[in-house]
Amino acid sequence: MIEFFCFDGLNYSLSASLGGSLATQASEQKKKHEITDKEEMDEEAQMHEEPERPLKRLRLRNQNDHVSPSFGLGETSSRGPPKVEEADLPETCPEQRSQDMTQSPQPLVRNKGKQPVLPKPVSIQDSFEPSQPGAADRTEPFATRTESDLVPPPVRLTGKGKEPLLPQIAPGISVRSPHAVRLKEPMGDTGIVLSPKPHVHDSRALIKPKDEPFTDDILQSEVPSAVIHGEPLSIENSSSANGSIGASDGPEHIVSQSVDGEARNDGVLASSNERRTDCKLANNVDGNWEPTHANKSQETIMPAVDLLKQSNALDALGARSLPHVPVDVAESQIPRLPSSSNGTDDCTQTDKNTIENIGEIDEEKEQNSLEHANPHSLLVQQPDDIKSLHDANDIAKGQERVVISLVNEVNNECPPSFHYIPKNAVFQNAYVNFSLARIGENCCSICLGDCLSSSTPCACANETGGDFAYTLEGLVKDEFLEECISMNRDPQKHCHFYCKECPLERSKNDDIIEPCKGHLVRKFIKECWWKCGCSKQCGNRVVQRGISCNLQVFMTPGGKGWGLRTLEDLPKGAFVCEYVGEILTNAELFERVSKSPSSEEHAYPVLLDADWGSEGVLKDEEALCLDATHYGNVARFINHRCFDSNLVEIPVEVETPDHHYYHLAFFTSRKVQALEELTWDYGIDFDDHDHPVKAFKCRCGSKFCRNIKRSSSVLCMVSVHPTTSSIARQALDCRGRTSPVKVLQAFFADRQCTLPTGNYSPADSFIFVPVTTCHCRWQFYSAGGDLQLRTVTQIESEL
Ligand SMILES: C[S@@+](CC[C@H](N)C(=O)[O-])C[C@H]1O[C@@H](n2cnc3c(N)ncnc32)[C@H](O)[C@@H]1O
Repeated sequence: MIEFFCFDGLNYSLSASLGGSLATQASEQKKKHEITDKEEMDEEAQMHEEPERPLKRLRLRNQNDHVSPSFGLGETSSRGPPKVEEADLPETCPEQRSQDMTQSPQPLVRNKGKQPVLPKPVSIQDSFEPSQPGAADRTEPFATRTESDLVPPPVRLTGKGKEPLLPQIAPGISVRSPHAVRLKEPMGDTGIVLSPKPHVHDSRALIKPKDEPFTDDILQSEVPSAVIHGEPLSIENSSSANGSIGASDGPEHIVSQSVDGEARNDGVLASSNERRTDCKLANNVDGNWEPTHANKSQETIMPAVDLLKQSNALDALGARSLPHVPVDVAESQIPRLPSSSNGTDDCTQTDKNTIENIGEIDEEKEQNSLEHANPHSLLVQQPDDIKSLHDANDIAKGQERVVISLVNEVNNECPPSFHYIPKNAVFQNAYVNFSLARIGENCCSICLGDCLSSSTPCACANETGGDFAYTLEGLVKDEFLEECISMNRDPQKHCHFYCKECPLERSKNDDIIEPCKGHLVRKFIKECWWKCGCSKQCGNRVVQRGISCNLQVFMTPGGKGWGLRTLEDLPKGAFVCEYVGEILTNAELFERVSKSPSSEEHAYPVLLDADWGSEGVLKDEEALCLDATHYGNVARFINHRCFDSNLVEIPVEVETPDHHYYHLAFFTSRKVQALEELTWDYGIDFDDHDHPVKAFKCRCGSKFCRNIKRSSSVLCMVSVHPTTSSIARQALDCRGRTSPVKVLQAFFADRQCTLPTGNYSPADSFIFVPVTTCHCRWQFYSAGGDLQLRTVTQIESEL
């Protein structure tokens, strides 16, 4: 007999029968089964598809009273589902900077009269890399070379000869303490405080979550998210001389997109398997966008590429004749958006100047030409007449090396309105202008051929940490990758930098400038580039070559909106894509967000703070971020997944010596299968209510979801019978709450409710179990035998 109690939102009820006999039975048998339970749980865990379980001894920072391991909502870091016990943490960072270690972060009173800092003039000494006719891009990203000795490169903790940074393993202080206010002081040269901080806040991602019911996706295959790569050299007023991305930027490789799966002439292997399948397409053969496929099963969502290949859609599209521009030229530029572009409404209007400046194809012309080429029209016109024209066959409009299709078999939602740009573009004040003379500083100018084949690391490899980050197959080396993954998953184990006066806090325009919350000091990859002596086929050039795997934008079935998935199997460490967007100063971003009718529209900014520690006191125009809301590439579709995402972001320096601007590239953190969604841990601090960007309600489905306590609808409160299934015990483990009473108390406390008394026995084992299909109501039931997880509907129908 199953007794269950349904909760509708917060209107819950408990049955008096819930505790009684079950509770007693449970408590009596609990110890008896403790050991076997543990064994079963471990077995169960191994069966899960998650790449790996979090560290065994994880603990919520804000749950010190809980003995059992848990993951979760750390206060001190935006990351951090699983928190590592102190015993697991290094006492100090391997490399420390001996600076002011004692100074605690202090809020500063804003200097209202501060003068804005103007961008520095640009010095362009030479503009373009000599063209290399016939030099095709290095092809197969994951090709056939044999990886030789893997020498793990040391972690790069400092920039350019700077002293190593300090670890931040610190006891907390109240970041918001009003008592710590002091007047803003003139900054010295460094303005750096490297003391351990209490509040380790990974402010890299500026996305902020919000409460929302969460759908457990444990049973749903997870897809990794895309990556971002960039590559520019910023040249002010880069319009004519330096070329714009425009119509001339582009589809150099479009013709190389093999329809037959053979290696393309640019060296990128076309996807194999998946593309050959006779699959059902979300788009019709003509490539028309058909937003009428609601409620189809997920199984029907298949890549549309094959059919597109089989049809003449590509030809119609444009294998279309976009002008060719040498890649080198395109790579040399960071387009600058006009200052008139405020970013808040660009996506709803076609500003010709803007388009010209960023080298975007004039969409109006493009539409005409496409309609002419394909009478069935491959464009998506949003219903509200917003000028957002997306090509379902290739959302990148031929600007990437591969086509990126778009499908929706879930609902009628149209793709968001934005301009696709394959490379970062400067918005306004962001200072990303570098002279080529300076760019050459760290290049391996005396190298020849392929640097990776050299027995000694080149100058670029030395910048990376003494060794190449890539294998001969073009994958990020395992040790380097694992270090980057660890930084995301356990940021508190790694070094953080604390600004004396944080540009982030400064941007908030509050009267009181809060102390810096800390910036994770990340590992960089330095790729070879123009000024290097090596060839264009050098293996130390991966991100700058752009996307080479087959990706697809699709509507997720789990309420996360559009997502990105791979159409081919990807090995671990493979480059997926770069996060491309507008390069903004943080001040500009804050202003943009504040002017936006809904901050939720700005869900894509990423802070480029991976090496702020080596930059001294950052000026406003040097504190940069990327915003893909209005201008971006395919990475803007990568959804967030807490903790165990299959993508990891790595800062990649290509052309710039200054680390306040770099490319953010996504690599697979594990092997990813075709059709898996690609996900990335945004690093959201779901408890940061002070964030300018409105948070979303996380539906990542990870059992380590940091937003899980707010994702009430995916949780079920289940009584754990002694013989309950191991999945329930696993959930208990994840929550880190061994005491059933504490679980219940926490559950109701989270919802500003008090735990009803008398309805259960404190000795009973009630836990939360994520149930994928439980969306609207809570089920609360006990079972006389083995635990059975069912939806309310299922149970109701049985009764
Ligand atoms: C970078 S965009 C990803 C693409 C987006 N899904 C779309 O439809 O355009 C980030 C936004 O996607 C949604 N999103 C991403 N990850 C999510 C998650 N785990 N749960 C719920 N919503 C998510 C949020 O609205 C967020 O602001």
